Amino acid sequence: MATIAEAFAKVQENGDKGFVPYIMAGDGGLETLEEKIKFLEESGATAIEVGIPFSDPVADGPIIQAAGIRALKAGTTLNKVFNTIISFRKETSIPLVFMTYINPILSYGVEAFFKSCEEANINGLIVPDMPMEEEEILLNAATKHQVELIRLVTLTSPMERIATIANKGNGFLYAVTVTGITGARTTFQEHLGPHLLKVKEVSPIPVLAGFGISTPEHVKNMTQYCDGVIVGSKIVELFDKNDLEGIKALINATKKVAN
Ligand SMILES: O=P(O)(O)OC[C@@H](O)[C@@H](O)c1c[nH]c2ccccc12
Repeated sequence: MATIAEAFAKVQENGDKGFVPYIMAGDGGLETLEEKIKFLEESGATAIEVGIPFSDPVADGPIIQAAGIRALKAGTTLNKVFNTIISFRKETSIPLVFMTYINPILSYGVEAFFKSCEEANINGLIVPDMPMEEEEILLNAATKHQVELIRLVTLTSPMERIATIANKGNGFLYAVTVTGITGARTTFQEHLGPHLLKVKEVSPIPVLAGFGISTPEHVKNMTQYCDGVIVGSKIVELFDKNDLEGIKALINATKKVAN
């Protein structure tokens, strides 16, 4: 199974950019998780961000929130997500990154959570409501069970803080491209390109842009300034409509040969 660093090294070797799709675990029923992950791996994704449904998802936009509600209604629990992934994980090699709020981790138990992550070969973790100053709660157990903490930086973070966060050096750096919640946008701020280049300058790890990216053109524009993209709402929507070609077109926009 590849680590996040190995997956990005391969992307760079090929002259491509990284593509990290977000999916909501349990949307469409947990029995669809295996085929979604295998499809994304075969289609050339670099890593997959797997969302854990939660009742109070403060940073999620409407599409991801709706997916979370569908997943919860289908009876998805963190424990079932772990068991489902463990059942097929050996047939895949793509890195998996969990995206969850801090509450589900605390109620599962921090040590138990990371132990289960190790059993399921979860490579990384994004906790959007966890400020850098508080992450000590997770850090020891994460390190012990080889789960990399993926950190977010925003457009409004001072560059000094971005540098500090980037130099904690785990997996990749998630550069949020808009102010506000997740979800498709039609335009981005003009200074986004230069901002991403500055973030790249201070970051020893790959910088991925995420939030609002929803077309192959967005992907191509954005990857001029960074090492890859994260696409959430659009992927959730395309899976919901079973538009697999649409998903492939987004991923292909990060490939050198297709451009
Ligand atoms: O949906 P978008 O705009 O493509 O953005 C990615 C995002 O959905 C995904 O990374 C994510 C889902 N929930 C989050 C909460 C916080 C930060 C990031 C996320």
